[in-house]
Amino acid sequence: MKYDEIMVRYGELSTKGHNKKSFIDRLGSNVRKALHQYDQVKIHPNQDRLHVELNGTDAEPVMERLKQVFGIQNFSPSLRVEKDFDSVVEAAVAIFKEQVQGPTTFKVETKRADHKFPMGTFEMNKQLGGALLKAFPTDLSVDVHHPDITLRVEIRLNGIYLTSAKILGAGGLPVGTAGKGMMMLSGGIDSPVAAYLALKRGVSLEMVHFYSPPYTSEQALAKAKELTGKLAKYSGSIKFIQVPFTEIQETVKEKVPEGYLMTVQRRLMLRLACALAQKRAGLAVFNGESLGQVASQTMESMLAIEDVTTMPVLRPVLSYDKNEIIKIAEDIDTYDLSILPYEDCCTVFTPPSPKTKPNLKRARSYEARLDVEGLMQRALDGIEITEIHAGDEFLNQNQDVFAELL
Ligand SMILES: Nc1ncnc2c1ncn2[C@@H]1O[C@H](COP(=O)(O)OP(=O)(O)OP(=O)(O)O)[C@@H](O)[C@H]1O
Repeated sequence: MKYDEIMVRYGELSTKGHNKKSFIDRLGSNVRKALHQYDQVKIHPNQDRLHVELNGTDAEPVMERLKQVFGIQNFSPSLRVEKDFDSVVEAAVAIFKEQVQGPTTFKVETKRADHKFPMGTFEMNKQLGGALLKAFPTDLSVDVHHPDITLRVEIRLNGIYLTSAKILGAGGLPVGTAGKGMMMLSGGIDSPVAAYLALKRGVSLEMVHFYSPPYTSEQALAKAKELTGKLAKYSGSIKFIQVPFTEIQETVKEKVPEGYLMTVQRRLMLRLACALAQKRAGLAVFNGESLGQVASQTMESMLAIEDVTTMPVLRPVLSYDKNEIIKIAEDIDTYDLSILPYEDCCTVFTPPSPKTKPNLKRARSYEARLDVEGLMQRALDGIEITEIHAGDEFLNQNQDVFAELL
């Protein structure tokens, strides 16, 4: 079927009161970015709907991209016909020919924006319904309560639009409407899922990744970048900030008792993420912690780590079970990358038995043995920022080394 337009319905946007206009503008620009490679496509973000005019572009790939844009509740590919009843019948029959295979129930639902059109909505429902029953005398019957197919007809000023499908969108809020956050992205399973969920609530993210060469490999860094490429599908390009963490980890290892290595390292990571947020207009730090999952993710641990900041530390997967997180990771296509066996900077320096219930005062006093300011300054001086686009690949740039590892 050669569709003319995709009609996009807003999700929670419709309830956002006086913010509605800025939300719709943002969604419009996010859709424009997502569809930028389709030159012919035109986007019209209106008060109640957004219209994607295809102008000859195939609807399928466009709809695949739309499924990844947050703030869309659902959308419908539509046909546009001239404003006469015979054209409407012809298009409706063509749509039904594709969908009716055996006994099928249906109803027609008409909306009329052009009140000069001679047929009312009730009359259109009735006459078009009758014409369809005539065209498919054995298979079709009407069911107004639970039809298999709902044929929606919209009589607008510039033509009549017909659609029979409602495809589920990604939901959530348009990325950018909730402000900016710094996402602590490791190479693991959880933080990419947390990033996805933050983007879904409208947060625009910058990734902060700590790496510790030579203890961690180029592959570990490339993997975190490639994960960012997977997430950029949902937000447009994302800035990836790599923070050198070797000096801090070596110093912490030297000066802090083994049971508190992890707590103190995490305090420094959080300090750095917050410092970056402050410099770069971020409003919060996000991480991939889930309550009780590992030693650093008990409430005692969170208390001892979060002590370093007053900035909100948000944990989108806090209450998720591991298998729920894995399910989302599979759906957003980060899982296979996340399970590649590259050492993360934390695993390298994780003691065999970190304190699951660290004491806040001790954590503070062990940290006080370090030159926190100097260590942080040198780490911040060494950051590198890469702008990563949807689907960018980094791992296969090192394919030879990669092959050796497998
Ligand atoms: N190298 C790193 N760079 C940036 N953030 C990190 C790094 N390591 C850990 N984090 C942050 O700390 C959180 C907890 O990490 P940890 O390794 O304890 O748990 P995890 O459950 O394995 O998380 P993940 O699966 O996201 O790695 C991560 O979700 C991430 O937000």
